[in-house]
Amino acid sequence: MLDPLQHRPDVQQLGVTPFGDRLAAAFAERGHLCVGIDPHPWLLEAWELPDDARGVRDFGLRAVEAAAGQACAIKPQVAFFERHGATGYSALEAVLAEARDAGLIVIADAKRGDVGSTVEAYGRAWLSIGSPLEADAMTVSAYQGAGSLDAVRALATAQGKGLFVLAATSNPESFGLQQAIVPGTGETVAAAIAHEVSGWNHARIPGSFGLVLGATVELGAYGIDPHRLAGTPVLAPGFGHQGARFSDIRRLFGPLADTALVSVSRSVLQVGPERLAEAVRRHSAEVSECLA
Ligand SMILES: O=C(O)c1cc(=O)[nH]c(=O)n1[C@@H]1O[C@H](COP(=O)(O)O)[C@@H](O)[C@H]1O
Repeated sequence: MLDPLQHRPDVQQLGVTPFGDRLAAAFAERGHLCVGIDPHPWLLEAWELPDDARGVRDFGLRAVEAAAGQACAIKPQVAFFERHGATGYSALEAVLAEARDAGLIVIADAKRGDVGSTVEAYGRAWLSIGSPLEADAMTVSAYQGAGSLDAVRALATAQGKGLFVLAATSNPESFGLQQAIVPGTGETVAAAIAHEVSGWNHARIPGSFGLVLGATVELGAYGIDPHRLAGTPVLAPGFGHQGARFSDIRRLFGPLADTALVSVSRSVLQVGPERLAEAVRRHSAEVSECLA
């Protein structure tokens, strides 16, 4: 297959540090916890914040403050900001900038997917250096075919950014679709995506192209062998509120646990702003113990 990078003169090589290298350094410095920033209306109320753009901004900034220096990454769920229109986006810009200044790995949970040229435009929004919404990585969907991500992959490489591609997601409604067999391959949809994305890393450990693998699922049910994917970054939601436990990380992910971002949103955010920093510290220590 053509390497999309070599055929895109408009995608400049900027001499940036690859996302995978920055992720490895962050794992070594601060462990594997990823704090999701999901300002649900009920959480805003519990935090005594208004359900408007100012509320989600303050919520996000306080979450960043609590995560700084203690968590590996933060993952704002952009839907909760988008709800508030242009002012919500402005709030998200402030949260992203603050988190990047704090040295956190920032993952925009935007779950974008479309025809290739459109996904590339999403990439320009979230992954371009200097963009108002600049993050270190974003979540994307390969539902329109893994090839639809070629251009955004080239863009991410050039900008030193990463992608997390949905493979085996944590929500039960997805199981049938993601366990369906791709004709002519014998592989499940999830396994086919996982193997394709893992190959994009050309054996770099960790690479810059990761997978979303829910902690609520058994990878064996998808025909996914974690040993075959070792070194691929994993975004693993489903802990806490959705029922998965940190003590199961190794059992669930085997060698992939070493490159996993263990993501929690509601279960840590619900302690409230005053106790959040302490809760992040505790969660982070617990994750490290489970990975030791
Ligand atoms: O990409 C994600 O982060 C994601 C993928 C998935 O399979 N399941 C999943 O829950 N998520 C996101 O992870 C977060 C989970 O939140 P909690 O269940 O509160 O920890 C939400 O922002 C979801 O949108």
